[in-house]
Amino acid sequence: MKLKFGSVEENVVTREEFPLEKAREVLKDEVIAVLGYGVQGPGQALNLKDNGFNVIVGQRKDSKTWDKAVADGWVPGETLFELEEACEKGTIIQFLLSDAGQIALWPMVKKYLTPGKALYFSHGFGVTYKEKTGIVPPADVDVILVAPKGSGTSLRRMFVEGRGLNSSYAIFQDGTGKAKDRVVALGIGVGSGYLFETDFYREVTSDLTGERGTLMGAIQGIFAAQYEVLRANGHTPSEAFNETVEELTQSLMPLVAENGMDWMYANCSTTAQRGALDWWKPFRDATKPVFEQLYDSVKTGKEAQKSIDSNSKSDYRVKLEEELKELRESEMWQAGAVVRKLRPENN
Ligand SMILES: NC(=O)C1=CN([C@@H]2O[C@H](COP(=O)(O)OP(=O)(O)OC[C@H]3O[C@@H](n4cnc5c(N)ncnc54)[C@H](O)[C@@H]3O)[C@@H](O)[C@H]2O)C=CC1
Ligand SMILES: CC(=O)[C@](C)(O)C(=O)O
Ligand SMILES: [Mg+2]
Ligand SMILES: [Mg+2]
Repeated sequence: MKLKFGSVEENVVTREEFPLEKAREVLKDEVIAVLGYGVQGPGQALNLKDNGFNVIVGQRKDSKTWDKAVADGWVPGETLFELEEACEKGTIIQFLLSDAGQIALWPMVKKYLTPGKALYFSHGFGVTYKEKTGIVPPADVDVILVAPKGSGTSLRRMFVEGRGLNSSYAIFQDGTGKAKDRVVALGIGVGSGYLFETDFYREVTSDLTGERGTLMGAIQGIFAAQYEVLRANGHTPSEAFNETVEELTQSLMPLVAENGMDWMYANCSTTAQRGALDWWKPFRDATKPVFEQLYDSVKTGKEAQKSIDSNSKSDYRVKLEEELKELRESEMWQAGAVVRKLRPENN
């Protein structure tokens, strides 16, 4: 259906319009091969299975995630295979390796993309940056995208709770004439609450911006800046953490999620509202140049190149873990660990 977002009309598909029964009908003869069992792999594969689709998992043997797949109920030789065998068996190949891993495995995957199959991504990365990735699919397959707008962990949790994460969907290439039905059926099948239409380029550029920006990068930056100022002015770690992070995640963000920013403001004191209404614009103005720099770095392909370069190294996991450890061991997040333990529900 067409829906107005502010003054702009967009295409959206809901579960009411495209019910699960219809999705099952569309995909009844397909074997969905989910390649990779990292973060998106488990979420999407388990949701598809629980929704009654014919799904198999392809994963490197002798890896921790192979063992995780077995623990999740996938059976070696029946529903769990080496990557190549899964590619052979699948009629729809869900390419859910890391974006760098997709480059390494592409020559193998390509061999099994025989006419009529579908190649499915959860990110516009590989196809959009084809000069860097070498991912150029053959013309007689469907090339489609369902990108859950959140962690695979949340996709699974929300499905189990009977909720649904929103996803974007796109068709890069309709090789069979069935791409639209296939992509929407898969979107509903993996547990999306609703699907909004995009294209591969807009998906990857908005996604890379969002995760580097307010969703992950900017938020940590702004937390750190406020925490440091509070600490430098004599506030204790617990006070600084509570006024920077804990109150936001526990009390205020749920109100924003429920009914928007003005609703959260309206549920705070008039003193807080006065200050927040005065200060949000200076914060916008101070950070906007950084967001412009970020978008430019995404648009010119610099961000993609950086992530390919670092994530293609054999020790990338070790290096990432070192950087995560540094965050974890910073005073702010050490204070956070103590504060989280104090929550009555964690006792
Ligand atoms: N992490 C998330 O929640 C989200 C991820 N996406 C997209 O979904 C796709 C999958 O991402 P994640 O689940 O985060 O991936 P991941 O980083 O967890 O890796 C997935 C799997 O790829 C395998 N792998 C990596 N390199 C390999 C190689 N060279 N050879 C064989 N296997 C290899 C790993 O063993 C792992 O099982 C990506 O395109 C990502 O951008 C989209 C939305 C959210
Ligand atoms: C979870 C998600 O949607 C991200 C942040 O874009 C990602 O993991 O790449
Ligand atoms: Mg994303
Ligand atoms: Mg992303």
